[in-house]
Amino acid sequence: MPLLKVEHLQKEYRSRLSANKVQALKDVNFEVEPGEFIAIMGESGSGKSTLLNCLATIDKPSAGQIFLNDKNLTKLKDREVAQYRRDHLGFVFQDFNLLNTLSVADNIYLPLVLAKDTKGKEAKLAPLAKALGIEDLLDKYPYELSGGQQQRVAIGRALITKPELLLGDEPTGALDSKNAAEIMDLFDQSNQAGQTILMVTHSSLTASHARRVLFIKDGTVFHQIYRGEQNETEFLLSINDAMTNLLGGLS
Ligand SMILES: Nc1ncnc2c1ncn2[C@@H]1O[C@H](COP(=O)(O)OP(=O)(O)OP(=O)(O)O)[C@@H](O)[C@H]1O
Repeated sequence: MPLLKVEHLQKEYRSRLSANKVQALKDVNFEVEPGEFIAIMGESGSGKSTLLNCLATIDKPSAGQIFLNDKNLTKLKDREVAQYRRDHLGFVFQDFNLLNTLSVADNIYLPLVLAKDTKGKEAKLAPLAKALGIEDLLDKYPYELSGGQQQRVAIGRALITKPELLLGDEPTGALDSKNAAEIMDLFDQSNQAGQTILMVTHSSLTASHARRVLFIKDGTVFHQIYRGEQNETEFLLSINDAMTNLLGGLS
């Protein structure tokens, strides 16, 4: 059974000041199996963030359905949405979104605090901090850390609740190539440990870590490629070829 099922998803934005409508998502359909690692690519304005925000229950689709483990996210009541998001989804954003007034450990504990589930939090943090290589940073504050370190903390915060789905919006977008590579290694490790991941990225190098790439154009998924037996370098070339042929060049 798929973990995530997106059916005929549409999102229309209406401008308040004019009669203009933007059909950001037209008819998006795809499924994600448990344990998959998927990258979503497409030109600027193609609808990637809109899709991610709908999956994240931050934005409400205009039509269509999203099922996570057979729960229809588009039918959640307003008061259920925040709790559902907290309990089932993890997020990693381009700009880390850490709270500078909280220590690294407290930033990571935040989803547990919000869920009133702090019992045994130290035992949850310890293996995660070790895997992320941030054991020595737990008492520091985000503003004392480098970008790559901050993103590690953000990944810790996203994973502490063991979410069914990890959503990334340009998770390497603010990082130099060395830090980006290290962050993608962590995504790889986490995926190998069973975590399902869906991330939006402009970078074909970042996308080459995924097992499948969905290409979106004009608000619809119009092509996908699987990594199969290719190594990362071979898959990178396949992604670049697909972008050149399908999107009219690299974005
Ligand atoms: N809140 C909004 N109100 C009106 N139009 C919007 C809104 N958000 C997005 N759009 C429009 O919807 C379309 C898709 O935008 P979206 O941000 O999803 O694209 P994207 O692929 O993520 O782009 P980028 O790579 O530049 O982030 C664009 O035409 C955009 O202008």
